[in-house]
Amino acid sequence: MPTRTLYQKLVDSHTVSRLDEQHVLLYVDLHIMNEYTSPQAFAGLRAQGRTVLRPRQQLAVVSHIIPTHPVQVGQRVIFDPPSALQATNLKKNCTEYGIKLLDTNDAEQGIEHIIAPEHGWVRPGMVVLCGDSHTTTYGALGALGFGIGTSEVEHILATQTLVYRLADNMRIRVDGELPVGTSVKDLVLLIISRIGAQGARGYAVEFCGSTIAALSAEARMTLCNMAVEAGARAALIRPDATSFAYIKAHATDLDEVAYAQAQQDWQTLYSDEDAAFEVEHQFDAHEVAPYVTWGTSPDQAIPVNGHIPDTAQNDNKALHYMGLSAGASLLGLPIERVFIGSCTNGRIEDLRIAAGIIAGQHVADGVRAMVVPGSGAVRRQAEQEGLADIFIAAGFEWRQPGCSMCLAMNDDVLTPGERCASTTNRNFEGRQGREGRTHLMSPAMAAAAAIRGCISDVRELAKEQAHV
Ligand SMILES: CC(C)[C@H](C(=O)O)[C@@H](O)C(=O)O
Ligand code: SF4
Repeated sequence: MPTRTLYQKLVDSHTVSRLDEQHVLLYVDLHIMNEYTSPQAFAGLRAQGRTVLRPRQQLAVVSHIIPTHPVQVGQRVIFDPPSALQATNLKKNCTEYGIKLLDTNDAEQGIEHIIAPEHGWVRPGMVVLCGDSHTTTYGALGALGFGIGTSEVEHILATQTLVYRLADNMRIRVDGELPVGTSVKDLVLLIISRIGAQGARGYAVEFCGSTIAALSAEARMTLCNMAVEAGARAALIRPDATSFAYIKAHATDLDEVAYAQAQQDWQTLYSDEDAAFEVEHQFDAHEVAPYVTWGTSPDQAIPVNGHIPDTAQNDNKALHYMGLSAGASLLGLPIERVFIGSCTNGRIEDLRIAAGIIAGQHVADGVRAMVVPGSGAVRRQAEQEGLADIFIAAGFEWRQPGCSMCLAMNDDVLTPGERCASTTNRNFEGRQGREGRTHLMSPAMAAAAAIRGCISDVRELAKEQAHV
């Protein structure tokens, strides 16, 4: 057997047939759908007179267009007619084909990439696909996940397979301990700023090294989630004791025997020692500082105490859009909005970190800050732990789950010119609302910005709090 990377092992174990040098027919263990990218696929299926081959290997979630107003569970209403129609269509399609749906008023509703792992539906060694680019998240548990297009959704519904073009292999090694005040979000922003928004284009990226090994399963999800912002076609982390413990805690259907058996298989999921990677990068965790984006691409990021590089002049459009200039500092830049949430940073660990900074403080005057938990389960847990009370006492809006202002497909939208400290993953022009200005950062940094009313260094804030 030739030596193989983890990625190649996952592809090989799911290859139904080799189509040519570049393509395989790939078997799909789990296919996840949202209301936004699935309707045309069902329409296509019907037009062809086909049906869903494996309904039990499908999961559907209303995530993108749902309002997040703080109403009681069971009383959520989608007022916007086109959005309501998308949700109604999803329900109709799921009912007709017998597909599990987490609908508008389901207690487990939320963002697809938060829900699937938290219910133990994603496991090491699986292929999990979804019509959404952040499906790379699942690599955090040693599953091969990537986004697909609508015609591919249709193909999977009909055949449970995908015609798949193989990716090349990249390895990113990170060693050392993340400095106090920083998190994996800062690390991934640093990596993207160094290798570029196209730096991993065409590659399946495996993350390794002592920093990665020390990350929690949830932090690994943040990392793999954002790898797609460097163009990665997939992101992977070798499953280990941390991943196994996460699955055990979340997969309620696995009894001791099944778990022990599965674990034996999962332990074979790693890159062989001499496996070949076409490209390798190396980073030192000690270099990580709280990172903030200044521009309109996720790779336009700097340490919060740095300056916008002179080379930013080459992207005058971004500078103009953001109302900034080359050489300027971001520290002290006033913000009007704060958004804590998304499939990058809407998990319970993220909310714990933010609440830890916010406790006993208040949102600055003139700032509107909201927390949108990634799922119903995250929301419930945060309420049980008292985190919701901390946010509410500090003046945050405590919302219902969904994608929300990550992409502003509901009514959580920036008004033109508003500047937002956001824990999301994309800062494209208009992403959070027309002419809205997004600064990507960690949950800790967004919390600090909320308290100060401007972009602030959370490490300084922590020092001051310690002296009070
Ligand atoms: C709406 C969906 C297709 C899109 C994606 O693919 O990622 C969205 O989730 C995003 O984050 O931009
Ligand atoms: S939270 Fe944002 S990035 Fe994630 S799926 Fe929703 S819109 Fe896409």
